[in-house]
Amino acid sequence: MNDTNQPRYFALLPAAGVGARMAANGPKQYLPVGGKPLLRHAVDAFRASALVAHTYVVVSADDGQIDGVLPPGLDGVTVLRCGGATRMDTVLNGLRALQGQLRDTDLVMVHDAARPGLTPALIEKLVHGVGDHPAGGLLALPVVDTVKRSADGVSTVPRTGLWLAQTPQMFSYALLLRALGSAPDANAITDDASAVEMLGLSPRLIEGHPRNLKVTLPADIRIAEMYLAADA
Ligand SMILES: Nc1ccn([C@@H]2O[C@H](COP(=O)(O)OP(=O)(O)OP(=O)(O)O)[C@@H](O)[C@H]2O)c(=O)n1
Ligand SMILES: C[C@](O)(CO)[C@H](O)COP(=O)(O)O
Repeated sequence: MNDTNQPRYFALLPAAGVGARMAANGPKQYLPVGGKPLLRHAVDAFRASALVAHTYVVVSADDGQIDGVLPPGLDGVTVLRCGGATRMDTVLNGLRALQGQLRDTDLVMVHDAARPGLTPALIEKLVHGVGDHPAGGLLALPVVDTVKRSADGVSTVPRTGLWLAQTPQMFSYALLLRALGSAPDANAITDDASAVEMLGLSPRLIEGHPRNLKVTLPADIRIAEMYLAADA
């Protein structure tokens, strides 16, 4: 088997959000968390993984802070300035920018810039757990609480079979490009796997870890810092 038959793994980090729910004075990916900008933690996890060939970070065209966080020329990292209006648009724009550079069979791990607790061990767990499953897969956590639905009154939703999606979410380049490119509504698609599911495919769920939480609300910063401090 020659080199072209070996799977190649790439990371793609959407980092063009505004952090509305964080309500900070600027995009949350630049907030200091555990001693460095939020975005830098996930980038460093991919840089530290021997499996990952290269990491792409997608920011807004008018982002004025990224050079201070990921200096041009940083080993193993390329910044793409083509973020979109939604997370899905940002990922799709990034994938399209890589046309001609990535092969159809390359495996792309899409990871939120806002999840600082990722580790090389979790990356490895995802890669080995998904293996060569054609529909790819993602880290996720089984739901452990009782789930309520509030619509017309309150009811309890059986939690059997329910999982909370995390990232990274890993698919072949060709599949992810096709799935996101044909997805009907960018606002309705909150993760990459749902676009793949709309093609009738079932991505594999690999159990992640609570430390891989998404920093969404102000209180999440303290929780993320607790996990990061435990590593130090
Ligand atoms: N137009 C967008 C929206 C989101 N993201 C990225 O998608 C990830 C997960 O999204 P989320 O937590 O929703 O981030 P924000 O969109 O920034 O937050 P909010 O929804 O509270 O505005 C983040 O890394 C965020 O930067 C992106 O690249 N482009
Ligand atoms: C991709 C994601 O982090 C998986 O949980 C999530 O779907 C992002 O969605 P959000 O609605 O922007 O938090």
